[in-house]
Amino acid sequence: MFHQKVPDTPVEVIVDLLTKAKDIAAGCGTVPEELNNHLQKALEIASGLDDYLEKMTMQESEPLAELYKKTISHDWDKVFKEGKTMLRLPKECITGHVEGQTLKMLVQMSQAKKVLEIGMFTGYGALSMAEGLPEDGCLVACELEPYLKDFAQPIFDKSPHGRKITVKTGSAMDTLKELAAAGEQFDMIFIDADKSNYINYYNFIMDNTLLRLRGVICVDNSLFKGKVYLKDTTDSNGLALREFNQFISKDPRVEQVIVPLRDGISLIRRLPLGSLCSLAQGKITDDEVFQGVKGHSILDRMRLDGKVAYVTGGGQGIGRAFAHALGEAGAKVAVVDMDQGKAETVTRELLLKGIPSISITADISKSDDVQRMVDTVASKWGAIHIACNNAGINMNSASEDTSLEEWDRTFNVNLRGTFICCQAAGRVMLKQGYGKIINTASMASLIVPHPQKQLSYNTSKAGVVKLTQTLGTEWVDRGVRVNCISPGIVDTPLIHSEDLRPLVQRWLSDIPAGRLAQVTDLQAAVVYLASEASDYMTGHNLVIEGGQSLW
Ligand SMILES: C[S@@+](CC[C@H](N)C(=O)[O-])C[C@H]1O[C@@H](n2cnc3c(N)ncnc32)[C@H](O)[C@@H]1O
Repeated sequence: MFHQKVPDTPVEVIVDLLTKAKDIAAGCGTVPEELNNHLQKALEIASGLDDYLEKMTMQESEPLAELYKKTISHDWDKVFKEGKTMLRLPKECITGHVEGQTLKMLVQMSQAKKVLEIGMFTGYGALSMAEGLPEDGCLVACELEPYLKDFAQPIFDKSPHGRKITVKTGSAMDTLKELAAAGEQFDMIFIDADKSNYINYYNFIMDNTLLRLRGVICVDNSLFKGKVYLKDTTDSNGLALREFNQFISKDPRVEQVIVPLRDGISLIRRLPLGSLCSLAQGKITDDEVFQGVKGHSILDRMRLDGKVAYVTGGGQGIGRAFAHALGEAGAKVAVVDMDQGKAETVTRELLLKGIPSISITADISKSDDVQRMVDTVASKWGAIHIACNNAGINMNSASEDTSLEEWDRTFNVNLRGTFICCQAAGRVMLKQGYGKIINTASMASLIVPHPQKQLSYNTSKAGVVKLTQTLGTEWVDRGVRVNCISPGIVDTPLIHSEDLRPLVQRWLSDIPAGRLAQVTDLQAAVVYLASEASDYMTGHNLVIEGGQSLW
């Protein structure tokens, strides 16, 4: 499709100039055939680019297509003459399809949850970015013109993502000041308003920490039709962008690249802690608290990239949640369960999320099974860094009626089985000189949960704590930390059995937090204990019970 429009990007300027050159050449009989051919080819390459990018980029959503159509067909000159807008707004202001999808991808890839846009126009970029945000994400769009808010809102309202957008009308700088005063911080900021103010927006954002550490700033029009590098530029916006680019390229707080998409998009990333040493002057204490340990911030220190983990009882409940959490934090995860089907299902879930995973069927009360499990993981991935010994069983009976069979079965899995796992994984870890063992104990190791009767369970779990303390102190000087997690009453299908369901109300009155634990309440703890951030912790029983053991 051919639009008669003002050339607005370096490629459009090139197409315009080549078209003119070709026309001149055609009207001049002395131009060699070869030059005509080169001009033609150059024109085809340049003029085909934007169309090709359009076609090969994923389709825009219906609300975006509608917004684009409505913007392009609107008479912006008329509304300006009628005094409805303060500025004469060219329709070419709109970011459009390819840039919009690029912004959406950047939001997704940076996992941004809070986005700020400076210069919204009719909201095409805002809605594109909102589409890339998670359900609980939000986008604040600054726009000078109240007319544009009214223009965009009806289409935002048609999109399921429109509710994530809050438009703040008025001067963007005033809005930035308001956001900074409210302590707001953003993961991604898109600057696309008045060019002469780009540098002021940027400095305000950086000086007032509106951009979180490792957050990204995207800047539109950073090539400004090529004027940023053309020697004869006199255009004030071109000069403003040239000065802006120069400033950014020398700012030690960030790293940056200009992507030559449309009129150029600069991607500017606030550097991680470690690279700030050159800035640390004066009263700043330039130590690991400031820089992060080995340059890693606290959240990075909880990452498990490159680590190998297994989780027993990983086919359901707490174990499944542990497997997902360790995998999300970067570990490869072997899902171990007695039930092959359940282990395989969880493995499939992890693979779907891009987490390397295998399933292993094993009964942890059998030492041969446990040895096979450890050998399988070690031979598959060459190491075992994280052993999550979580499998356990619980049976209920009054103590005077507890059979030796029940006692033995419970102990065989909960304590003897956990010991077998600790020993087998521990031998590998001691050889490696590094390892993290995390056993699942229970709040029942501390208190006697009631009114249900569960002598064997309680005593076996108390044993798990002592096993953890003993190994945790015996092996720590050889790099192996052993800790355990004691969950309170966890809301799993087990609890909804006919026997236990009537007890839920009773339990709730014993829990200061006022609810049962969800398996997701335990996930951060396992990641912490598996990570280097907890290296000084060993033999510890980490109790997560909503305060129940304190009442
Ligand atoms: C290039 S357009 C933005 C395009 C938009 N990002 C999109 O996705 O289509 C620039 C916008 O910035 C707005 N603007 C200009 N100066 C401003 C200021 N000082 N404060 C807030 N907005 C401003 C203009 O009204 C205009 O709508």
